[in-house]
Amino acid sequence: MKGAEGAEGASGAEGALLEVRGLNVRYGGFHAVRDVSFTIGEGEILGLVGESGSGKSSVARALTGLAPRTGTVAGPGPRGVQLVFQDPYASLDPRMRVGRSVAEGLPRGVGRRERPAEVARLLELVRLDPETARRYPRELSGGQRQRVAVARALGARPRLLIADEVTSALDVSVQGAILNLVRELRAELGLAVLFVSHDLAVVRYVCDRIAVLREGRIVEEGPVGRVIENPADDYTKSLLEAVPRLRLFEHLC
Ligand SMILES: Nc1ncnc2c1ncn2[C@@H]1O[C@H](COP(=O)(O)OP(=O)(O)OP(=O)(O)O)[C@@H](O)[C@H]1O
Repeated sequence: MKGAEGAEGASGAEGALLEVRGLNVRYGGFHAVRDVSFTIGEGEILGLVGESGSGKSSVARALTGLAPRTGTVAGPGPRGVQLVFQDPYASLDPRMRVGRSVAEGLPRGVGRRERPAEVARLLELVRLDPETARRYPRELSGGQRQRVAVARALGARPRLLIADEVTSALDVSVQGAILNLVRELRAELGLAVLFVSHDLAVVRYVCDRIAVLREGRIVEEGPVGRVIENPADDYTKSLLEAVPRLRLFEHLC
C-alpha cells in the first residue's frame, strides 16, 4: 500500500518495487535497526553495506519475516521475495539430492510431472549442468552449491532476491563468477536484488546504488560510483580506507 504522504521527493519511490519506511528491528531490549528507509526499483541492485554488527542481516531477515520488525514494507508478497544466505553448506540439506532441494522451492502449482523439467531449467539458469540434479551437495564446490541455492530461490519466480553475503564464504577466485551471475540474472529476468555485503569491492562491482548502515541507521545512500568515489559521510570514508582491493573485480567488467 502506498503511503498517503505522496510526493515527498524521495528519489526512486515512484513506481518502486520495494518501499521500506521506518523499519525497526529489536531483539528484546536491543535496538538493532533504527528507522531505516529505502526503495528498490524493478531490476535494480541496491547494495547494503556496513561493518560487522551494523544490522545488515537484520534488515535482510526482517524483510522476509525472519526477524521481528516494525515499520512499513510495501512490495512483492512473500513468494515474490526470496533470500539467499552466505553459507550454502548450511542452507542445503546434505542428505538431499540437488534436484530435490531445488524442487522444494517450486510453487505448489507446478505439477509432479513438470518438476524435473523445471528443475533442469532452473539449473541451466544458474549455469549448472542439469545432471547436477542427481548429485549431493558434498559432491559440489562451494560456488556450485551457491548456484544451487540461487536456483532454488528462483523456483518461486521472485521479483526481488535478497542476497546476504552470498560471496563471503567463497574463494576470491569464485566470487567474481557468482557476482557475474547476479548481474546476468538481473539482465535476463529483470530481477531486483538487495545485495548485502561488508565488502565494498564486491558491492561496487555489482550494485547500482548503495546504502551504508552504521549501528542500525543508514548514514549515506546514493549511486554506487558517487558514494565510493566521493563519500559524504566519514563512516563511509573509513569503510573505504579499510578496503585495499577495490579494483579486484574490474577485469571482469
Ligand atoms: N537474534 C538475535 N538476538 C539478539 N541480538 C541479535 C540477534 N541477531 C542479531 N543481533 C545483534 O544485532 C546486531 C546486528 O546484527 P546483524 O547480524 O544484523 O549485523 P550484520 O551487519 O549483518 O553483521 P555481520 O556482518 O557480522 O553478520 C548485532 O549487534 C547482533 O549481535
